[in-house]
Amino acid sequence: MKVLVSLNFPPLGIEMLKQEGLDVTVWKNDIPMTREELIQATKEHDILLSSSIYTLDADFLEKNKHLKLISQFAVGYNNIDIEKATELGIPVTNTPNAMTDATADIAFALMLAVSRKMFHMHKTIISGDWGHFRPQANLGMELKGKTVGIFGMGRIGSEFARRCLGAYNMKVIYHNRRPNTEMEKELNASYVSFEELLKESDVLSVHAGLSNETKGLFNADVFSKMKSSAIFINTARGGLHHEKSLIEALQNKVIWGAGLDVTNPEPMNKDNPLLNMENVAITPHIGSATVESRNEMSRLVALNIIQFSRGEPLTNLVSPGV
Ligand SMILES: NC(=O)c1ccc[n+]([C@@H]2O[C@H](COP(=O)([O-])OP(=O)(O)OC[C@H]3O[C@@H](n4cnc5c(N)ncnc54)[C@H](O)[C@@H]3O)[C@@H](O)[C@H]2O)c1
Ligand SMILES: O=C(O)[C@H](O)CO
Repeated sequence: MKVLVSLNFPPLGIEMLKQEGLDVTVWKNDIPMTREELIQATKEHDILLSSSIYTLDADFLEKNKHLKLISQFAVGYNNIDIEKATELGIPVTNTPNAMTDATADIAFALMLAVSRKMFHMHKTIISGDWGHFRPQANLGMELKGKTVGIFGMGRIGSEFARRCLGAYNMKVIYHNRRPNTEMEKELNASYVSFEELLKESDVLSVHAGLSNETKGLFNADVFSKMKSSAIFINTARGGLHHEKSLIEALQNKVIWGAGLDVTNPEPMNKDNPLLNMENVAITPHIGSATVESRNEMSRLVALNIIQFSRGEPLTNLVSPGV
């Protein structure tokens, strides 16, 4: 079987595929393929090792309906039209757990950075303005004992909540599709309604995947129900928050600050007002960017392909209808 590795992925998984005797083509460029390049290259392969930066919509899948498997190098797969893939009989797999710690760390780092205006202070120093000790300037807020609200208490949400409890003894509340009794026991976390999550959270961190249900969920109405002292953190997908509403909520002090590892679009326009706000910290979708995480993603993405080529059950199948 011929496998197209569509980005310059870490070698571990690519070696696994070669050792398995699969015919592997690697896109060795750090700049992704254009859509047309991806469509054309995929035509000559049976399996696509894909990434969340590529849009595998109905049109792409129709043009490549011969595909036997899409093995996605990510836990999120909102870039793939799963319904269409299922209709065409193309199984899709992902790489859960590989980046749970790394992404929870980024959410935690953003929370801390926002609470102490760290990115802004860094920019101020670089601009040559060290300033002097001013008793009433640059004041942040402390996190100890505050309430953290988790939207999406899955793998990453739980790991982030563990950090909040362990480091700052924060009270954990959460809203999820269904109660997570394990986390309730371990973290003394309380399941609350979405409205209560908005009302009670000092820090609200988003960890649910992007879907029709969650797209644009964090809009002006939602921000207006949060505390004016609240920090909003999103490390899930930029599409979960409505960007204009977030900008206005921050400008009008409807909420206090925001930390984002994901934006909509990515990359952001460099004139985006969020980039010049004091109480905002932004990183360019680096949740999974650690050596450990990327190696494990590489191993898993290859394992999914190897399981498929051997005719074994797919541990990480996300299109169960196939
Ligand atoms: N920034 C990054 O680099 C990065 C890295 C990894 C994952 N992510 C994102 O994080 C997301 C979560 O990853 P995970 O491994 O924790 O997934 P997960 O499936 O373990 O957790 C997601 C949780 O959200 C809940 N959820 C989904 N839709 C909901 C809704 N409408 N209302 C309430 N709860 C809802 C689910 O029940 C689940 O508990 C991924 O889908 C991906 O988009 C981002
Ligand atoms: O979903 C994921 O795993 C990350 O966002 C990387 O795409």
